[in-house]
Amino acid sequence: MLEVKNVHKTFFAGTANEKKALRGVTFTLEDGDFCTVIGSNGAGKSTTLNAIAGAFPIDSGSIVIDGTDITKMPEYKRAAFIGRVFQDPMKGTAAGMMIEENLAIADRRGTRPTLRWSARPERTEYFTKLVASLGLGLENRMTAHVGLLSGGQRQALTLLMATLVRPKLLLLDEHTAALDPKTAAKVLDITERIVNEQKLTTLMITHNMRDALRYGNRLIMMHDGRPILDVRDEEKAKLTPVDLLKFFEKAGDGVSDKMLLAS
Ligand SMILES: Nc1ncnc2c1ncn2[C@@H]1O[C@H](COP(=O)(O)OP(=O)(O)OP(=O)(O)O)[C@@H](O)[C@H]1O
Repeated sequence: MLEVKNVHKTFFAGTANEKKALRGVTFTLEDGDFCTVIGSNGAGKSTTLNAIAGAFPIDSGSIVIDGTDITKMPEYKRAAFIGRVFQDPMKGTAAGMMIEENLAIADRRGTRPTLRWSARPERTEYFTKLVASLGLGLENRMTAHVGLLSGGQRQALTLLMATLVRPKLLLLDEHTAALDPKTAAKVLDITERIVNEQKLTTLMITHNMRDALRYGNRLIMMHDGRPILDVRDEEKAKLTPVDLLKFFEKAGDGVSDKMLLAS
């Protein structure tokens, strides 16, 4: 489904600030794989997701989705079939617009852009049902401006928007990191439900080792610009936080307090 082959990316090449962020990233996701991505600061996790989303041209390597080589495809075209949720709850939604307006815009993903949003009654009804399924009581606030919602509510809504038109690939870049632990757990459970229901192929970056082990059927650990561990199914299910710590130690990586506390 997703084939990332030998991707290299150096920022500020040839200058004093040169940074080799990706040094030959290779991995494959099967249809419906839910893969958590873990690694220390600067390991290249976000850069990998950004490369897949087309945020910048890569130096070499290739990215193929569903048999189509998208390596040179511009970001806006990839956005038609890649859903993304970022760490910052302010990023995925339009604060000055209503919940139902935000959903109506997301409903148009992949179609010709237009300034009008249609309030087709059957869609509005469907959006209300979807929002109710979040279990956050937002179904009674469909005409409220999104800027009034809490961070957790906004992330849950962003998830709905990213998956309203089923994406071929869902990219989650630490989308619960800015939330308090209880809200983060709730948004992760919502994430798992949406991913399982729609059988979405998903890459989810997390700094939380327990979450990396708990969610999904795949786990990739990155170090110094490339994957150093890639496990699936039973092999993943057998892993413990202690095993992950050993891999970090073997790689010579420091483990942040945040990771240790979460293990
Ligand atoms: N746009 C950019 N311009 C310059 N350097 C960048 C850019 N994006 C990332 N880098 C650098 O590339 C390296 C990898 O960064 P990346 O954000 O992918 O790491 P990460 O594994 O996601 O880390 P973290 O857990 O801290 O978010 C870092 O040294 C970072 O400073």
